[in-house]
Amino acid sequence: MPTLKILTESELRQAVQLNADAIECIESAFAALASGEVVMPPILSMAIEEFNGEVDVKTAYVPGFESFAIKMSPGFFDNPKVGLPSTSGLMVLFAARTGMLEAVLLDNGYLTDIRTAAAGAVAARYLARSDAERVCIVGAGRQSRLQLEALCLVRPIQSAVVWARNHDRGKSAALELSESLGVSVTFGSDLKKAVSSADIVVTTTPSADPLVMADWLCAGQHITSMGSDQAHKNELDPGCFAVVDRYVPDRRSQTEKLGELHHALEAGTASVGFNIPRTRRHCCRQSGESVESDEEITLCDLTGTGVQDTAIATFARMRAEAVSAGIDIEV
Ligand SMILES: NC(=O)C1=CN([C@@H]2O[C@H](COP(=O)(O)OP(=O)(O)OC[C@H]3O[C@@H](n4cnc5c(N)ncnc54)[C@H](OP(=O)(O)O)[C@@H]3O)[C@@H](O)[C@H]2O)C=CC1
Ligand SMILES: O=C([O-])C1=[NH+]CCC1
Repeated sequence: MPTLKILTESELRQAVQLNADAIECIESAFAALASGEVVMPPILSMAIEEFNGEVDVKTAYVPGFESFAIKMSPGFFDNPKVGLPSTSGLMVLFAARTGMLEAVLLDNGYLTDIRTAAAGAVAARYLARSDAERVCIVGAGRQSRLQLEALCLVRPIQSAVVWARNHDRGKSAALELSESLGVSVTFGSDLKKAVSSADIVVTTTPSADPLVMADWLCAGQHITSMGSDQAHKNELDPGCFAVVDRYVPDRRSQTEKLGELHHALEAGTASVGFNIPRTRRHCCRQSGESVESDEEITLCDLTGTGVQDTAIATFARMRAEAVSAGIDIEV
């Protein structure tokens, strides 16, 4: 009889944390996707507008991996008003060779949170200046906290400003992060000032209206936009595309429809087939997506990929099995 492994959120939290190992796992997922060999269908997404909700189903098969994940990931952004987190869900692992069900990861969105923050760290590792130390975080929810924590793992972060439309929540996030990360984190009500003084800007909201304006951006900045992962979400003024020197999508076919690129295409600040020249200001290394000039403005558009979900789910299962976590049932 086939055996099914069941892992709970607390077991998965013990198995996987936001650290160098998780970042390496997600960096490998980016590399696998870039190899062109990953099978990753478009995201299946269902909007439940009445309740400010969406459900995203993501998956990918990675050659060489014994298993693939299918993730069911709700995002209901009014949930915090009733004391629930915005994102939740689970991941399921299947055998790549036979398609047989192997494991159910009842993570309540935890693994998505970690893999998304790790993706922000990978973006900064390759696209932010090596001496980047000042951060602006736009938003004060779950990802705002994790994105800053992730940046601290890859850059010598000294200070951060959290901007939030709700000042009390922004102040709480800043206080919490100051205490947990040991860097100076303050709340800033002036977003223009916070963006203009930062080396790295991360946008982490489901806003449908641009929050960051093109004329606030400065030479040498890196921007990661990770909140806008649906067609209606839009955190950056589409004019930003006219000033950035390097644009990196997590998957272009997704960002064209769901990310910031989508809005730039509609506004005409980017065109179909658009490619920011690698040498707009200075010559950048051909082999990788790393930044070589301290003057470049770089933009990473993260919409979240199924390959990241397969990577983090297989990693979590492997870590959990190493300590005999979870229960096995015959099915
Ligand atoms: N790219 C990817 O791979 C992933 C993307 N996401 C996306 O990231 C975003 C944030 O997720 P998460 O942190 O879990 O969500 P949370 O609900 O925990 O936090 C959202 C934050 O955004 C703020 N916000 C909401 N609407 C607006 C608005 N119109 N203008 C300004 N601020 C706003 C909220 O403020 P307030 O408290 O006032 O409501 C809150 O501070 C979502 O869009 C989600 O879909 C999430 C996971 C993966
Ligand atoms: O899978 C995902 O990336 C998300 N699901 C809900 C919000 C974001």
